[in-house]
Amino acid sequence: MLSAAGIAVAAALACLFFFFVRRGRRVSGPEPPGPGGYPLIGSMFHLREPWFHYLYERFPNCGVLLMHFGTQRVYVLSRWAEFKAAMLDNAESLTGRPTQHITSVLFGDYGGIVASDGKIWRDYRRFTLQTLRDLGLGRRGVEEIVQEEAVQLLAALSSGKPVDTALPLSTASANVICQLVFGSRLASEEPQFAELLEHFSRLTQNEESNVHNYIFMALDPLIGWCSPLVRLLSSTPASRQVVGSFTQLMRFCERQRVAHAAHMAAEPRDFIEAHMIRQAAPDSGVFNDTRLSLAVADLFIAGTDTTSNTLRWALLLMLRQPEAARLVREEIRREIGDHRLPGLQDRKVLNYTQATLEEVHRIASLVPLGLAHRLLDDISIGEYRLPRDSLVMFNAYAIHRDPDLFPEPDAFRPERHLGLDGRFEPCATLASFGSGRRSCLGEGLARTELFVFFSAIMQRFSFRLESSGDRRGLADLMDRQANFSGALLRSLPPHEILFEPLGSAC
Ligand code: HEM
Repeated sequence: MLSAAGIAVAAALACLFFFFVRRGRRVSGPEPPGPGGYPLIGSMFHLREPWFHYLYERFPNCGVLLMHFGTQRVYVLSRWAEFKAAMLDNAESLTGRPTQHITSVLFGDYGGIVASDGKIWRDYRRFTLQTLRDLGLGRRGVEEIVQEEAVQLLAALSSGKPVDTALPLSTASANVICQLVFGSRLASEEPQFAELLEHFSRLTQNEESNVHNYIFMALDPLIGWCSPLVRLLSSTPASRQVVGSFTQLMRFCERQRVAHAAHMAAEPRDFIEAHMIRQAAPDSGVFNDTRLSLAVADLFIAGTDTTSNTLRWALLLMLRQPEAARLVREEIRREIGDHRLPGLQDRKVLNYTQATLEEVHRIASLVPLGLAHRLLDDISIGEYRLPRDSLVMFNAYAIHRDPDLFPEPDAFRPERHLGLDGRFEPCATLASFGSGRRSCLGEGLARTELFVFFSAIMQRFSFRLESSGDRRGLADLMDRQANFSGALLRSLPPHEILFEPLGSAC
């Protein structure tokens, strides 16, 4: 006679078997090419790091690739046509994200903006966009905040000593978000914030964080129903750091929420107050304290190191491309002079400067594989059928190096983004911010910061790379393995720059 425990184990094994069989089954019709993989384990051992680069080199001209994270199918869109066919022509089906049982098990709720989907994501995305607009996004309010930060940033860079740009640039972009979310410049004023900045960069720039993400994407559908297993998995070395960093950030947000509750105004002055007012309304729906912290954490993680690392790319690219740098400075001096800081109204006249930033986005391809989407329905891309619940990623790095879209793709050429009349023409095939319903929520803010910070630095300084202790040269910093790691962002290795004032300042 089988014992009850034996029956339970047999039933669990049968479930697992059918789960694997169902997930691993072939779909009808042709399958896209891909690196292959082992049953159950998937493609991990068939991929060479960094994946975006390996897939780009190994499968040129393939618009759709198939790999597996465990038993999870993962389609990678590597050409603009296929990327557009998915994100725009099948926009609604692409609004899912990989399941996130870990968030629920560890923090007591699903939520936030980046990792949620369905009603929570829809309500939070709408609320966040509306609140940021009410607080001045896209209007003068945010421009003033960004210009105030630009003044502080210029002061931090002009010490006369070589500066590791990572900290001042991420402090500046974190302060912009702090002003919108907390109503103050906490990144400079709160002593603990430097530690938080380290946690942000750990989450986006360490390979271990990405390994953790992939492991959870592979196993979450399988073990999500079993919270002890999720806890066990989250205590592995790769996960401990990620979970630890995220927990610190959540605690900081929670303390801010409590502090705000004591001094609420009738009209919301920042994101936290707007959220608390929304929460107190009779139809509070999905809005609660945990989700507030998750949403705030998302804004910081998504909005700090992305912007600051794009600026770090921009500065090194200016050192590598002295002629482009000369033209940017000449344009700024001609159109604005040096008596005031550049502002958003100057976008009308700083065409070459804007084209330069567009080319920086293309070359940097900062988030090379974007974020994973989960398919809510079966869809077709060309001859391929992509089944529901598969994951879809896009290879921005490969899209940006397609020679049909960008002849001589490795060359840095701002002129690609200028019309015949010399006006800036935004690149219609830029994948840096994603596309469709889940495209970057902060693109407008990021572009405002990048324009104001970059043009202010170019207006005020000439700069050069300081040879640091390990004497990294420019080519080493930009081309070698370090920024081709397996991390979420293509951030640059540490380096120092010496900024020297250019002529008179206001
Ligand atoms: C140069 C700077 C930035 C880059 C390159 C960038 C890039 C991206 C990318 C590639 C995605 C994923 C799109 C997808 O899933 O298909 C994304 C999503 C997101 N970004 Fe950004 N981002 C930047 C700045 C910002 C800023 C400043 C904020 C904050 C205000 C922000 C907030 C978000 C949020 C909340 C999402 C998730 C949107 C959703 O899932 O609905 N980002 N970003």
